[in-house]
Amino acid sequence: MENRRILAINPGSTSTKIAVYQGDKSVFLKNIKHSNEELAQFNSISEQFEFRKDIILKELIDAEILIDFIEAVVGRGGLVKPIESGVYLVDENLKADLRVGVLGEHASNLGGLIADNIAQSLPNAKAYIADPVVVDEMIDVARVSGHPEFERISIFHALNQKAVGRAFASTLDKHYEDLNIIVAHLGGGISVGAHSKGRVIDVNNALDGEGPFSPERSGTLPAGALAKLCFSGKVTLDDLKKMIKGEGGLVAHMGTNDAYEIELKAKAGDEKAKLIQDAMAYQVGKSIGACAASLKGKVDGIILTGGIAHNTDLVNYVKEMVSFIAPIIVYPGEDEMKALAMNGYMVLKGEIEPKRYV
Ligand SMILES: Nc1ncnc2c1ncn2[C@@H]1O[C@H](COP(=O)(O)OP(=O)(O)O)[C@@H](O)[C@H]1O
Ligand SMILES: CCCC(=O)OP(=O)(O)O
Repeated sequence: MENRRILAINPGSTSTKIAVYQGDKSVFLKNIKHSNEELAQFNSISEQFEFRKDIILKELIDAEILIDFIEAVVGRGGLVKPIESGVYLVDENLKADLRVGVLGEHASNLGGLIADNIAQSLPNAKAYIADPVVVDEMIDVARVSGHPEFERISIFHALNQKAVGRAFASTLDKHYEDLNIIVAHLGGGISVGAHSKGRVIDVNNALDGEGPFSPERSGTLPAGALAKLCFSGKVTLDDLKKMIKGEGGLVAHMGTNDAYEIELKAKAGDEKAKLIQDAMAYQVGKSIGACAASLKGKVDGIILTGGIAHNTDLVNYVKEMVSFIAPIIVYPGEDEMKALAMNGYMVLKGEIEPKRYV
């Protein structure tokens, strides 16, 4: 059983990550970063399909990884209809909705599609997605916004938020389902979720103008000023979409989606870089406070994770704001690759039955 091979594929907004596992052991891991200039040559996420797939195959060839024996290709799943947490077989229904991007455009729409394309070329492999970004466990009261025209929806880093939640629970010898935790995933997008006994009862829509701003997203904007801009004649709908996703946040303020570059600038005394980095941290801290209220103050731990959790200045800023709530645990980077691979491994071992997307 230990020889069974799994390929995990994770297209993010600023990176493509690949991992190969043999049983539960990682035998290859690669994180390919994409600058905003590099991605700007594509007009849509679907246009990035060949680019990202070719990068994955080239990396595997360069590393002399023989993919013929892979039995499960697990991709990070995208913006299909809201679904429950779990592993889903990539079938025609799922592919059709990944191509359309029912809830919008995001690199993760390519996860299942590239996984399927690669699996089809292999003698003995099937493709899956696991805990896609549309996992929806929000309580009803959290769905109501201030106008019936706008329902709040759950789009977030479900895979990593749940994976680090489980990892934290195991350090306490507890089950994830026994705890109340807050997870802030700080990546190309930022999501802050309130996990109540294993269910994410509230979380900001990390993709579409809610919550903290992030390396490439605006987060919540003042609605009145935004409405005024829409009708000013100065911008098109496409411009506005880009201001919210792709060219918002650090890209808008500082011209880069690389939070590490801003960290170095801030350390070197660049005052604007420091202000913008602090502002991002401040907004994360406020969202964590809001989640604490959602959990009625009963919080077992606050987890900071994602690439930006490597930044100790930003982490310390958040800690100063919210350490009065609960202990803070930092998991820099993410457990997504392992989580994808282990979901595939559990399917191969017959421990879980993949769900069908309806
Ligand atoms: N060691 C590090 N120190 C500071 N920032 C980092 C580090 N590694 C990655 N980052 C930042 O994290 C962000 C990407 O996070 P990641 O979780 O990999 O994003 P995604 O998967 O959404 O593309 C980038 O802005 C990057 O600059
Ligand atoms: C679509 C929500 C998840 C998200 O924002 O992922 P990235 O940080 O990889 O863009």
